[in-house]
Amino acid sequence: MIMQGQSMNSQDTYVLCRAEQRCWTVLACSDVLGKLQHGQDLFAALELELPAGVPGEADMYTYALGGECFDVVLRGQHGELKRIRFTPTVPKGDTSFFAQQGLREQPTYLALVQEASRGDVLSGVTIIERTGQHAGVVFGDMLGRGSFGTVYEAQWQNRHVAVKVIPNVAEAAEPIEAIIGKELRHPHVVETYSFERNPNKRGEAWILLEFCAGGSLLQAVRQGHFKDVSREGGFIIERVVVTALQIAQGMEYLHSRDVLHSDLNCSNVLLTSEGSAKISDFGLSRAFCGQTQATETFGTLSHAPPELIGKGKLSKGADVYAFGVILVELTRGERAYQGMQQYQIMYAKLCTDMDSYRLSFPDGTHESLVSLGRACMQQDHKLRPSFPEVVARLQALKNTIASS
Ligand SMILES: Nc1ncnc2c1ncn2[C@@H]1O[C@H](COP(=O)(O)OP(=O)(O)OP(=O)(O)O)[C@@H](O)[C@H]1O
Repeated sequence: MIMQGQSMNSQDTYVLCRAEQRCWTVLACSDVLGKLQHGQDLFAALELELPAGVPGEADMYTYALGGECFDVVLRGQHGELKRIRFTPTVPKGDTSFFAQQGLREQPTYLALVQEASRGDVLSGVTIIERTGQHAGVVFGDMLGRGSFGTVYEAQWQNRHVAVKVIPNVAEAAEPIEAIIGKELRHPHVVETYSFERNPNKRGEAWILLEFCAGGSLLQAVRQGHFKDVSREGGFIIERVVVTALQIAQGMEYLHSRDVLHSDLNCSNVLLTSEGSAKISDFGLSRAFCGQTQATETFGTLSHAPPELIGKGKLSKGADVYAFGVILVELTRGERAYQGMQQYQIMYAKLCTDMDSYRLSFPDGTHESLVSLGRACMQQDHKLRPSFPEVVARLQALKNTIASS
């Protein structure tokens, strides 16, 4: 157990660290590389900053091995013990990595680690926060990885938040900050609380978001949330219309604030614990393309309209098209163009005379929903409805269903 006043060199030093979704137990610490035993599955370099008065030397090193390097804060029964720069990706048995990383000296302390079960508490040292001191963010479990980074559950200012950790934000920072600066708030849009740069890791940025406990709409679709199990190929129209209306209302708001989503699809719609839909990741893919103009290089192919694929043209109509694809996915209970190759999807979108390739609704779908979906997915973007029109049509359909 690490306690204040105890040397870090002892062989019975135990610390539980949590890195992403894994737990790591430090089995032993050693002050020289030669003492390492390489029988363990994993080991990591630790650099320890010893508390004042503790015998031994401690220097502060800054290095990243394998790209992933972060600080952890150890807390014992008597409060914070120390901060550790933790590097979980040292190659097994390879002691040349320090030189390869351009380090002038070897770290003072090394530790053997092996995976432990989540929640293990060893010798009264519970712990761990991942780089958690900056901006008062206390990191929890990893929720998943997306195209732009890794998302963690976290606590921030007494709020339950999600933190999107972007390893290399580069030029995307400016457009992201511009969107955040608009202070967008709507019941069907995920609120962005803050944008922070990690002072301990160059280029890394964190986007602090409202936490949505219900997972993504894609997960709900795959889990059959909209399916009517009593009918082959059937779906629950009330659920589809309610969710579609919420998405359309969120999009109406974003467009009214001149924010294009550019990558609207079911994985970018999140659900609250009550199942209410919230739009997420708006403007992000565009920010990462470093574009103020339209470009064909972002978005999700299945949800991209023909003019974006063909001419790289982006507009509010492109988001409306993506919404039409979502309507198909909600009613069919699966991803659009499931099982098709990218070139087949492009062909289906660009060939106006190939009706058999078109996305279609299940037989028996309410005519108003079919006509709305088709209108949204018109080839000519100028003929597509705007989101205020989509909202009005869905509201009317909702009322019709409720009264029938
Ligand atoms: N605000 C949030 N609240 C709760 N979970 C979230 C939040 N934002 C993202 N997640 C979850 O974190 C994971 C990664 O999300 P992320 O947005 O980075 O990628 P994605 O949308 O799944 O994929 P892509 O970035 O390719 O569109 C997903 O499982 C997502 O549901």
